[in-house]
Amino acid sequence: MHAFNLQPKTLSLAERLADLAVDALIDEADLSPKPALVDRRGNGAHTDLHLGLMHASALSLWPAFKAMADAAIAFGEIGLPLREAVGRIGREGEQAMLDTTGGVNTHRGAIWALGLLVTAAALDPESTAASSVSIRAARLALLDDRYAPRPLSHGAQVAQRYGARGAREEAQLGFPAVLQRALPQLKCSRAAGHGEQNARLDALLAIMTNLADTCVLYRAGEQGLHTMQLGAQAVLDAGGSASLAGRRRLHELDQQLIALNASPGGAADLLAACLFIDRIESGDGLIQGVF
Ligand SMILES: CC(C)(COP(=O)(O)OP(=O)(O)OC[C@H]1O[C@@H](n2cnc3c(N)ncnc32)[C@H](O[C@H]2O[C@H](COP(=O)(O)OP(=O)(O)OP(=O)(O)O)[C@@H](O)[C@H]2O)[C@@H]1O)[C@@H](O)C(=O)NCCC(=O)NCCS
Ligand SMILES: Nc1ncnc2[nH]cnc12
Repeated sequence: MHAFNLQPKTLSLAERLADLAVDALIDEADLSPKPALVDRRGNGAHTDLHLGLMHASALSLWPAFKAMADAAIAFGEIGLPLREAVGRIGREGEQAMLDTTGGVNTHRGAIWALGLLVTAAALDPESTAASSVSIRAARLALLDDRYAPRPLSHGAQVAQRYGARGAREEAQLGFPAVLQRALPQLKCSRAAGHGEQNARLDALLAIMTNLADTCVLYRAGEQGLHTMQLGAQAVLDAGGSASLAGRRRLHELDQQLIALNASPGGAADLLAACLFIDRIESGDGLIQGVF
């Protein structure tokens, strides 16, 4: 008799996608040093978040991601029935997150972005190019979920105040921050031999150079957003996070954003989306599903 079953377990496509989505969230949380975000060093600009909570939140979302992938397989096509099923599962996922964190919003934007991408990947697991998956996700995001509540969220408030394009529009446009900025930067920094952690930090910075992060806007207004965008560009211009000059700029940016209480939570979610797409695009076991 064995204490553990050491036979390789064959995972379903939906289980594999849920694993990859949760892995992406945990990799994002662990990546350090991220400016003003929760990481292995500390809580950044947050008083109500810490790394253990981010991990627990990520793990609580596994059933929702699996259910979204299962829904995609069951419906088999992009349309209102799938959009509304995924919306319902997303809201249940948000509730599971809030139950786990004691009411703290850790991953609302990530549920949205990764949920759409998991669904899009499950719809056609043989078509995993970043552009194909993001277009399918965008087509889903463009459909109007009749059952979605329309609360005056932080994102909705800053959209009114500053005319900012938030998480919904980012998805409806096919995740330009990921496809046009993060993925190219990730590949470029890897190709330059900067190391995986620095390449991921550079990808996050590339997102921050341009994103209208509604989390930053809500907490620190336009001054916070400009500080984030210009500071991230300065790190990349100085040679990125693998260089000494870039690291100094990154440290300055961290201090400036914390002083402004500006947390780039939306950029962090999009880095997780980038890591997820990077994995499925590289064919990381999506079809065979064995680990
Ligand atoms: C369509 C929704 C995304 C709702 O969007 P909306 O803008 O109305 O709602 P928000 O509640 O503001 O959530 C959007 C979150 O998305 C992240 N984000 C911000 N800017 C961008 C951007 N430009 N592009 C992409 N993503 C972006 C961000 O998430 C992170 O920040 C969270 C913390 O933010 P906040 O709540 O403001 O918290 P704090 O400032 O810390 O609050 P206090 O401490 O001050 O109180 C953190 O969780 C990160 O995840 C935005 O918060 C979508 O959510 C929706 O409609 N959901 C319904 C269910 C559904 O249909 N799901 C579909 C399933 S796929
Ligand atoms: N690492 C992080 N820190 C703070 N907010 C976040 N939202 C998503 N990831 C985050």
